[in-house]
Amino acid sequence: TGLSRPQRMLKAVQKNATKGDPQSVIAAIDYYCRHKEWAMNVGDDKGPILDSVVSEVNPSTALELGTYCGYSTVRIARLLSPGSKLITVEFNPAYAAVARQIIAHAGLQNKVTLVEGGSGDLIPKIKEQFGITSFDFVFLDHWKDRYLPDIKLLEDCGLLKKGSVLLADNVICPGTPEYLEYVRNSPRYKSQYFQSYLEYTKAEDGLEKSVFLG
Ligand SMILES: O=C(NCCO)c1cc(-c2ccc(F)cc2)cc(O)c1O
Ligand SMILES: [Mg+2]
Repeated sequence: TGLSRPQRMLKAVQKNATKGDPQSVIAAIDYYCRHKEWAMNVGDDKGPILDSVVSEVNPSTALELGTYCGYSTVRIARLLSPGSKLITVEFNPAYAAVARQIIAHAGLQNKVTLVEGGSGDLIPKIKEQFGITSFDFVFLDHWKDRYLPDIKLLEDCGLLKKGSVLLADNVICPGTPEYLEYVRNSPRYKSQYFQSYLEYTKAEDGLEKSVFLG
């Protein structure tokens, strides 16, 4: 059956994007996924909302759950100040292998640590393994039924502090109903919905920004 969809996306990046130029990597992926074959990147409708939240937070420590091919990893890492770190977690080794190469093509490998494994297993180990006390910013884009258990885990592991910002993809499509109900009704979060579109389509989707109140 030849190359996988992520591998075909990687080839498009290697062919069309300039090494060390994150914007050209983003543009190459968006062009490929809009005109050749769809893929589940946060994309160029929701991407600018992600950019604006990352720029506003300007995190020293950031966590991404669900790397996939590294598109949002590149979007986030390109905006980080010198010395800031992004940890990105991916369960699927085939996705992780492609993501490493796309992140490297963008020249952002020194700002990004890609960890392979399940978020539920890795989150409790982050403090000891990376010497991180808390995250300023968390982007949730992995299995939709893991959003809620994983933020509860982040809370319990003391990895969130007053002002930590969570940004969740796909809260409408595919949807994360339990997560939304929790962050919108918990006194520990201040939540805000940013309406947009499912990547490369006209279907509704959006991002939910939730500030941890401590
Ligand atoms: O599952 C997802 N992510 C975790 C992967 O390890 C995911 C799925 C979709 C999507 C898929 C199929 C469809 F029909 C509609 C949406 C979109 C996304 O942005 C996503 O992040
Ligand atoms: Mg997504």
